[in-house]
Amino acid sequence: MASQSPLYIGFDLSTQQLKGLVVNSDLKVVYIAKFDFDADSKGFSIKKGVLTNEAEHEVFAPVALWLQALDTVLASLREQGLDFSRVKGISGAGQQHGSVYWSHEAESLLQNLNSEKSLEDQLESAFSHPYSPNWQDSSTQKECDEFDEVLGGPEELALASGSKAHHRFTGPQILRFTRKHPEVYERTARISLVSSFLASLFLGHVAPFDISDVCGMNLWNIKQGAYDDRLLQLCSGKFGIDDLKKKLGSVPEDGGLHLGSVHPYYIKRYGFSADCTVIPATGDNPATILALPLLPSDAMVSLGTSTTFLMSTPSYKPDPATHFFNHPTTPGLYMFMLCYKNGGLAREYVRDAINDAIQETPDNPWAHFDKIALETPALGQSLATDPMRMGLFFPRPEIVPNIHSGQWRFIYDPKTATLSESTEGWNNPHDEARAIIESQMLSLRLRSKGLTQSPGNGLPAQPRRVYLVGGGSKNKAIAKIAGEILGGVEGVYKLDIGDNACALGAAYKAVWGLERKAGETFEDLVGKRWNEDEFIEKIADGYQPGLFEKYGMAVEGFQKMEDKIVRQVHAEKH
Ligand SMILES: Nc1ncnc2c1ncn2[C@@H]1O[C@H](COP(=O)(O)OP(=O)(O)O)[C@@H](O)[C@H]1O
Ligand SMILES: O=C(CO)[C@@H](O)[C@H](O)COP(=O)(O)O
Repeated sequence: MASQSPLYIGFDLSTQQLKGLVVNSDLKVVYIAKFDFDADSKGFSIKKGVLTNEAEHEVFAPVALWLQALDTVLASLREQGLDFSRVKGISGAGQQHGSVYWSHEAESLLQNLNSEKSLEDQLESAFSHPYSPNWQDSSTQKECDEFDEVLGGPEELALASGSKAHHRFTGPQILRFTRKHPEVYERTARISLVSSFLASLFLGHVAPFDISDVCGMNLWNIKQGAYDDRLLQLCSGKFGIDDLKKKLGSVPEDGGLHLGSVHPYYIKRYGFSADCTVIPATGDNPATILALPLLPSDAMVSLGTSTTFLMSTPSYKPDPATHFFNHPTTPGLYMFMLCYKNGGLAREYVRDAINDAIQETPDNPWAHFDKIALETPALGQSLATDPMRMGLFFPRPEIVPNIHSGQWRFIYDPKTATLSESTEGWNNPHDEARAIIESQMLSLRLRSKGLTQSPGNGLPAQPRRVYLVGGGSKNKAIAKIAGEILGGVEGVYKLDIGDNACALGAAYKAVWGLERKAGETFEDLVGKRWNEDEFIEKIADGYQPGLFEKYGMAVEGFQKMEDKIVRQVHAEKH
């Protein structure tokens, strides 16, 4: 009976909101609910979902905020008419690297959840620490230096764990925690990632880490498929490795594992069925690559708070400049990622400066930004003989490259390969609309060129398709410029569900976990049910001969510019 056909929920607990998205077995979206942390929460003095301690470069989020969000999203789905008894599987996606510190009371509080009370009202003492360090945190330089050294250098750490040490990665964050809050660390029974925290709430006990998201900790040895004891030893500080192993718990290999049934709290409060199964929640970026049957020749660009560039690949080629993770569902595949802290918020700064200069914020606050970005010639060159204008726009300290916040503007002459720092010819803030998009896309092209191949017919190496997801994927001006720079022989696409790709990927993971036949891969199952005409839309051209090659020359200037800025910044420090 159609009314009894199964449904699956995917949650996306990202930086600025929690989303819940419900799909049926045909992968069609039937309900969506959203809780925007800044706009919808009560009692938290957060901005863009987080709190900051500038003095120590700390960025963190109150865990109770997420509890409030979860009950509200479930209530909203119920109000929309969702019959929770049809929901057969739940999975989720969490902003990556964030850690949640559970107290010794947590297991008992989770097991005994009372459906008469909200999660927020009854889980306060389940946490030894009320905050979760956020991926935008950059307080751990000292700890990163130690992680980079412990195996012999950043290359060795990248080879073992998929990434060199990064401020936001959970291992360096935990090490700093043992030093800054030693007594709280001692009172901590378990540590979750945001993804496993989400699964824990549904299970009613602390869930294991997910096989992909665990790679965002600098603790997991990807080729060995196990924690690396040398990294755990360092991370545990003065408290010892055995204690840390207990806090972290085991990591099941199967991304579709049945972790258990949903806790009675959800059955009584929302009407879930007792046979609804919880599937491991993964990171928001790994979940994003599950939103469609992604081919190794495709690229995804997630334009969320962070900008991330994602590919699914069978080759493991770790490098200190990039990230490799286990694929969330398919052993033998990896996820390649680049992650920029200065993504959506940096573009918003330029947008707001333009609206301020024009003294008008239209109903669509991006309208002026988009129009100006499209009217500005590529690289600011009115004539082919003009120098190229390019810059870096980092209102926050950046990950790629690892430098402090700042703005730098350059002009580059590709004929002579000369570069000079100059604001000459720049009309700010207007010229920055195109320049910031170009800057972000040139950086992606520079760093992903080793993974792209020629599509044949003598064409230059580039992706087959570029898929845009995340909040910024609504923006056609960004899509057009992305296609000009990144190429994509078949073009630039967005998912029909727009900025909900990550929750969608989580929901598809639940479908696969529950409906797969023995040995059926995620790609097989989703590939068979995928309805290309309905689920994606081409929004811009990709490869454009001439323009692609022009941007190829700009990439060379961009690399020189970045090297110069990094050298300058390092010289200032010493
Ligand atoms: N029309 C638009 N054009 C460009 N950017 C947009 C547009 N709409 C939303 N955004 C950006 O999307 C970002 C939020 O993206 P989203 O993927 O929902 O966030 P999260 O990081 O919480 O997953 C905002 O910071 C905003 O800058
Ligand atoms: O740190 C990373 C990835 O390494 C970020 O991508 C976070 O996972 C947060 O993502 P969004 O909230 O921007 O989706």
